[in-house]
Amino acid sequence: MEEKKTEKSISDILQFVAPGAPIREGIDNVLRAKTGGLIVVGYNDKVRSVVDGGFHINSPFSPSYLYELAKMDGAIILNDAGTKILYANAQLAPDVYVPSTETGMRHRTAERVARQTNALVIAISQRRNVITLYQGGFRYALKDISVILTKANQAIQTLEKYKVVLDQSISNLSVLEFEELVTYGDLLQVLHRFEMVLRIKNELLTYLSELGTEGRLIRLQMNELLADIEEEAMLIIRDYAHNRDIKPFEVLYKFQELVHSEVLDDNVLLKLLGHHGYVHHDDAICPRGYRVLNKIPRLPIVIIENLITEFESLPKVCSASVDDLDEVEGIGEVRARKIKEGLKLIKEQTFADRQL
Ligand SMILES: Nc1ncnc2c1ncn2[C@@H]1O[C@H](COP(=O)(O)OP(=O)(O)OP(=O)(O)O)[C@@H](O)[C@H]1O
Repeated sequence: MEEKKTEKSISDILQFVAPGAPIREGIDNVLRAKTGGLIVVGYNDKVRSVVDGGFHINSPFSPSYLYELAKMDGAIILNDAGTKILYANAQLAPDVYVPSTETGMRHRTAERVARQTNALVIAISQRRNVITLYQGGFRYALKDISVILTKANQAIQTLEKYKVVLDQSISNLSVLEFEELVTYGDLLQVLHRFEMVLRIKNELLTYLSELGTEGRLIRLQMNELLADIEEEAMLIIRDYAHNRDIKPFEVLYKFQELVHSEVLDDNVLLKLLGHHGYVHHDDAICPRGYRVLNKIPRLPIVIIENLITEFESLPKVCSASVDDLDEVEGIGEVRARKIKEGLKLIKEQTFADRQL
């Protein structure tokens, strides 16, 4: 059974042995040659205590050296970064009381050494055509690249669908913002859709770690799909956070962290935005206007901040006259007119999009 480990470490490990990495080329050669192999990455005191004999090689890592050395019995020991081959033909003698669920000697040894030393241990099976990674209590059998590619492609398609749904709910939010009809329920719906998109993104990132260079195209597709979502999320956070001191970066970071570990309920999402206490879904909430004002071309963020300091909310900015806008620091008559026109155009566009 595979034990849990934090996602980050898993993806680090997967990247370390992903296609495109020299170590993967070496492992694949060993796999094809059917000699089998046992590789320990890292040579610290704990590893030293389980190593018995072997040849001190101390040469730079190369896939073909690994392949040649794997023809010998015993384990190959690399440095932490996997850039040097330190020992070959080493006998490993881990504590036999360290539990192992494996049956063959190579895999039992690999699992025990990993548990005992916390080093990454890679077992390449001679007979079964599998590569198994161990570190601490974590065990992972690398999957065939074509299987991961299929999964990643499915995840991209799912991501596309969820992105469409998210975009739809963001444009609905815009309409409601101009109509002054946003409720907590509407805001939560948008946040949950962000959550879904981030969830699929996380899943994709795990596949991409394992795919290495084979996942380049999928990574491009993912980046393009998600290009503007972080900015959009931060503008929504700025618009609806309980107060303006809340840092959108921090909220977004926490949001992404939480998406890793749990399904988020409404209260968690509202708390992230600094809203404590009971709110009803149908209660009204008013945006400050960061997101809409950000759509006006060439309007610097300092001016947006000044507008929000002065008027506090989007509806009030919208209903301000050119003269009112002109009063705001940094805004002259020309810019005041541009803001008025800009808001009018965005409103028309928003309503026109709704008709589609
Ligand atoms: N303690 C150890 N230290 C170093 N190498 C070991 C150790 N135990 C086993 N090996 C290596 O593993 C090889 C194969 O062992 P065995 O067939 O029992 O393993 P296995 O887990 O069934 O793996 P495979 O699927 O490759 O057959 C040995 O010839 C030896 O090179």
